Amino acid sequence: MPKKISELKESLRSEQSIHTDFRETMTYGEYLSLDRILSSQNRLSGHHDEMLFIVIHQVSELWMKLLLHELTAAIDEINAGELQSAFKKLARVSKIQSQIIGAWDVLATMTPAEYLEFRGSLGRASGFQSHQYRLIEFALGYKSDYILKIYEKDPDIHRELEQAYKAPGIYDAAIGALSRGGFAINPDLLDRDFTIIYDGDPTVAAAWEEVYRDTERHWELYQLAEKLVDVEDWLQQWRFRHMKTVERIIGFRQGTGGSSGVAYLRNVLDHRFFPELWNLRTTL
Ligand code: HEM
Ligand SMILES: N[C@@H](CC(=O)c1ccccc1NC=O)C(=O)O
Repeated sequence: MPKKISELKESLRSEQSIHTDFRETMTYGEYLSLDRILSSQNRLSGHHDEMLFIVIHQVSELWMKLLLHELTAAIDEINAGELQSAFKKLARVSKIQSQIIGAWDVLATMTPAEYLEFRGSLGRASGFQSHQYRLIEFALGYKSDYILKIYEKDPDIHRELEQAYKAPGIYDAAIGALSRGGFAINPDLLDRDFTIIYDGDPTVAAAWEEVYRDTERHWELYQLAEKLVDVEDWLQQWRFRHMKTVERIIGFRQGTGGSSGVAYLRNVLDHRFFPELWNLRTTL
């Protein structure tokens, strides 16, 4: 039976008062769930430096969580034509990227001997399995199909990754913005299979060149392009620092995830997210 308005109002009032009471007594630690965060550094080896190793990964994953929050919102805003709000979010993304990169300086204080003392405890676990890192790559348009297989046994993560795998990335959104801005963009690009890695199109190259030649006329698209270059530049710097730190700590050993190690990481550096924005540096 439907409730009377007076009953509904009463239950709402008591609910609100529960919330008000909670807010009055809530502590710093409760608000931030510090009990859970600060009891999650479970060293398997008990080695002193394993604490460093765990904390560096955890802070990196937390930054990645915020980065994804900002990046996915920026993609929605580009699609909605709200470029100024997207710029603010993308500027924050780059600041976050510089923080994640700063973590390498702390990790590099660990010597090869120290790492090798507890590396065995890590088993076959590897950063290769970081699903948030893959969500970032997907949002930036780098879709590698073998990634989804890793998560076949974890339906929630698999679903989230599959959605991001099929969705247009930030460069697709930018190509849409070029088209809405009056540039003659190949229509096949606007409604394509977004699981296929974008590898360049002459109509997009011509549009960006025009944007960079007459920046005053295309000021917003020019700013969008430079924000994208910032994000790619920082991501490549992260990849580079990762590769060099790995070489510094484990040399050319194979990775725990089964890859060749440094050679694999060096190879990934060759991939470009926004090819035309880099090519025009030469052709302009
Ligand atoms: C001592 C420190 C580290 C070493 C020796 C190391 C080593 C490696 C190696 C060898 C790989 C290749 C995959 C494999 O075979 O395992 C890899 C991949 C990866 N690592 Fe690390 N790593 C370290 C720290 C980190 C940190 C701090 C992060 C931050 C979250 C991280 C994130 C990743 C990611 C995302 C990949 C996948 C890269 C890709 O496929 O492009 N790693 N790591
Ligand atoms: N792939 C690394 C192991 C490793 O770095 C790792 C292991 C468990 C959890 C996160 C890790 N970090 C990045 O790959 C290695 O081969 O030593």
